[in-house]
Amino acid sequence: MRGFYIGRFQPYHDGHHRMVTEIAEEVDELVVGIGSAGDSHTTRNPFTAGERVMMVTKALKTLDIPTYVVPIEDLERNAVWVGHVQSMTPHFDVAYSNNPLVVRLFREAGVDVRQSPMFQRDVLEGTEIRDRLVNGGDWASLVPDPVADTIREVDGVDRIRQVSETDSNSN
Ligand SMILES: Nc1ncnc2c1ncn2[C@@H]1O[C@H](COP(=O)(O)OP(=O)(O)OP(=O)(O)O)[C@@H](O)[C@H]1O
Ligand SMILES: NC(=O)c1ccc[n+]([C@@H]2O[C@H](COP(=O)(O)O)[C@@H](O)[C@H]2O)c1
Repeated sequence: MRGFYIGRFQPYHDGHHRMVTEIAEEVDELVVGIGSAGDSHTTRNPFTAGERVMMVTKALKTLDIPTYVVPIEDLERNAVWVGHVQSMTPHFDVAYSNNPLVVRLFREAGVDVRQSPMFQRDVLEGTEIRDRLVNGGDWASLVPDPVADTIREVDGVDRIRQVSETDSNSN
């Protein structure tokens, strides 16, 4: 059985990783979709699809099942989004998400969906981690080590601080 898990992963953090680790116990293969692939260089979406592919691919190395990391751009029309996703990914049998819109769209399209509990949501949230990146808090302890390495490699701290100064969408 092949599973599918999508997120913006801005950045991929320990909450995502805990969810992925649990999914890996239920499926034989996992496809991870990098959502909003066309967005980058804003406070809410600082990292490019390519940078997020690096973060996720390196973090998934600890799993012992085959994984595929696929960037997926947004579409204007929610009603055809599931078909768009399916056209970009290997076939999957079950989708995992805690995003209510994503859950609804997959279920309406007849795809089996599973949800998971939120882990330490007070800190394991992209918005909180981006806030710490901008304001100099401890962000690195909330992401897998290869993600912290990637953020440093692409000069991500400087980037998010710079875009946050000019970006009207402030989180
Ligand atoms: N701490 C967590 N535990 C379990 N699932 C999570 C956690 N954080 C996010 N998720 C789920 O992972 C998927 C991808 O989430 P996403 O990339 O939007 O992260 P986020 O932390 O919610 O970020 P943001 O604050 O930028 O919206 C969604 O289904 C989301 O509900
Ligand atoms: N119409 C669309 O393009 C559409 C619909 C639903 C979800 N999505 C994307 O799926 C991803 C869902 O991830 P999150 O759970 O991280 O929000 C996001 O990138 C979101 O933009 C896109």
